[in-house]
Amino acid sequence: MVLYDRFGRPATNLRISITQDCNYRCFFCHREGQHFNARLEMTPAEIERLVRIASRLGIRKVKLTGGEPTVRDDLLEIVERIKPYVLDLSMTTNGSRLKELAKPLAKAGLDRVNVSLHSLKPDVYKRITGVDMLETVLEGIEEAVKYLSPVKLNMTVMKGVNDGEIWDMVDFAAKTGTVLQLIELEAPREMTETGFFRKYFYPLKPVERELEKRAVETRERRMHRRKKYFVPTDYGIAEVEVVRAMHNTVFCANCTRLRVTSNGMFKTCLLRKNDLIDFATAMRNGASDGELVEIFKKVVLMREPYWK
Ligand SMILES: Nc1nc2c(ncn2[C@@H]2O[C@H](COP(=O)(O)OP(=O)(O)OP(=O)(O)O)[C@@H](O)[C@H]2O)c(=O)[nH]1
Ligand code: SF4
Ligand code: SF4
Repeated sequence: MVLYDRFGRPATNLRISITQDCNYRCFFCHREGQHFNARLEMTPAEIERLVRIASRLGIRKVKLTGGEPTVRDDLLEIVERIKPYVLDLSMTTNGSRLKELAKPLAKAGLDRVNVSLHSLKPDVYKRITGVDMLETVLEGIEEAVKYLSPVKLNMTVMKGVNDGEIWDMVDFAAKTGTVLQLIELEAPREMTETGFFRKYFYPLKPVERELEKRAVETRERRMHRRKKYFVPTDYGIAEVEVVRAMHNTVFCANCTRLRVTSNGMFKTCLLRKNDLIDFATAMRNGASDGELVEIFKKVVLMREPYWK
């Protein structure tokens, strides 16, 4: 069984923020669209119940996000509890704890990982993230490649900050056997006129054109209809994906995602505000599985493409 929203989009993909906390201070952080203080995090048992119910309703893929998911001490327990319900279990992390966690995470049931890596230059990395941890993250990536597949590198491209490093990063992906995701800076509509956005927004369309020219093969993902390019480098073929959400109606028309905030509220879209539906409080107040199923169905019906 799969649930569809009013725009014919299946809801097969769940992103669960398991904490709002993070050990980094990236200056462009969008906090997964969670712009409020959420102290009461869901417990592993609550996350398991949520995923069990969602899996009965068609959710096949779950991504753990934050904040930074690895700051939670019970991360391995969370992974162990939810893997039995999903085909594809992944996590997005800043990579700071991957060196010690990659192997145990894989053993607990994590299939794959996305690691934020916005620069290969220590000073630029620090300028972006507020921390001096590039070496630790690179070691974490090396370890992750041994146990998890694929390992994706998330590079948010920003004008005047790291836009000169795109092709170095393509080489690095080929060299390390990782997949590079080039991500365009994102913001809700009302924020695109701010000085911040204008200063740092770097459009990826021209980069896509260049990738298209260099690629020996191009594919399209179902999710967001994202393009994937297979680009030859001195180190072999690099796999490069482009995440270009801004003003992209095709991206939103093919969005299969639902989000859950760290305190257990459903969120229908990354860029929307005021679209929260409380799930955790219902669980905590003794809601039956049937009642929780109804909440889930209501959330799916609320989904709407952001750019349309
Ligand atoms: N607008 C929008 N942006 C998204 C969405 N999903 C991911 N992004 C952007 O892509 C970045 C990287 O996302 P990840 O958490 O690594 O996950 P992903 O790449 O989308 O997922 P996989 O490729 O399946 O691993 C996020 O920080 C967002 O900026 C989405 O549904 N909507
Ligand atoms: S690592 Fe992620 S959650 Fe942490 S500050 Fe950076 S972008 Fe935000
Ligand atoms: S509808 Fe668009 S902006 Fe909203 S989460 Fe989906 S792809 Fe992102």
